[in-house]
Amino acid sequence: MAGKERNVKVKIENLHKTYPSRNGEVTALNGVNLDIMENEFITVVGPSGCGKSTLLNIIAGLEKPTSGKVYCDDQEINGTGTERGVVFQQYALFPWLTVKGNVQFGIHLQGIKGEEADQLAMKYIRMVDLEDFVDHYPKELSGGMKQRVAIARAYAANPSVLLMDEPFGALDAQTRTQLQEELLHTWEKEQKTCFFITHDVDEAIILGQKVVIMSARPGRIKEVVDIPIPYPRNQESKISKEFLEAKNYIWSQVYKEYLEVRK
Ligand SMILES: Nc1ncnc2c1ncn2[C@@H]1O[C@H](COP(=O)(O)OP(=O)(O)OP(=O)(O)O)[C@@H](O)[C@H]1O
Repeated sequence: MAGKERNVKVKIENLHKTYPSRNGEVTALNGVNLDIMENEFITVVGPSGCGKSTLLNIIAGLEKPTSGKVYCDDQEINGTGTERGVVFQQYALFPWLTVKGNVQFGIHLQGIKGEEADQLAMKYIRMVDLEDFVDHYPKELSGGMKQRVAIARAYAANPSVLLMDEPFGALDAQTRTQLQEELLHTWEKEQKTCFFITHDVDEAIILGQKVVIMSARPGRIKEVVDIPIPYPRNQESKISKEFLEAKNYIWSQVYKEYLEVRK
């Protein structure tokens, strides 16, 4: 929890990423350095196209950097790995598996089978409040429920780092608020290192111990802002003095970057 001494979990060193494009090269990341501490919840905001997803995909091992390195537990990242779980905006569930089957998938990958796998799956299904839907298929669920399954599946695979790319971006405001609370409670209970991308400054502040503000393309880290809102946090934390101060400050910084994009 906040204040406890921690080790660096993910180290990002001088990361550059360029993509080929029709008009030459696009520089998506231009010298990104960041230490993500063990069990820390980091949220990332910045204007569209500033390289947030590129950064997450490189940490996930789904993309390779053009130069620079990323380490997880001092090991250089060269590809995907079970210690890093990813949740995307689109739920990416297996349509042929039930809720329980989807959640068990990551448990089976760890070599856990039978009754133990069953009990673990139920623990994570309860965590996201879906115990009445264990035998339902994804097509029978709402968007919010599907995203709950995706989160339960990611947790059940027991990664030590959870990478989330706008996981609530496609949800209505009420479901989004509910899932923020669930994610907060889950993280408070079962801490993991979380790296969470969002366009929503309020969401970044309520979830994050630190908010990383990225600058307009080519992406760099403009500033890392500590969020001193005490735990346990809930929606009422959004009217606290700490929240409102952070919101004014972060929003003004992000807005400057939006203006850069529009120049
Ligand atoms: N596979 C690719 N090929 C070419 N260009 C790419 C590729 N992926 C990303 N880019 C470019 O790299 C830049 C950063 O993209 P990225 O998706 O990382 O930004 P983002 O901050 O996540 O954007 P958004 O907030 O809109 O999702 C953009 O200019 C994008 O067009």
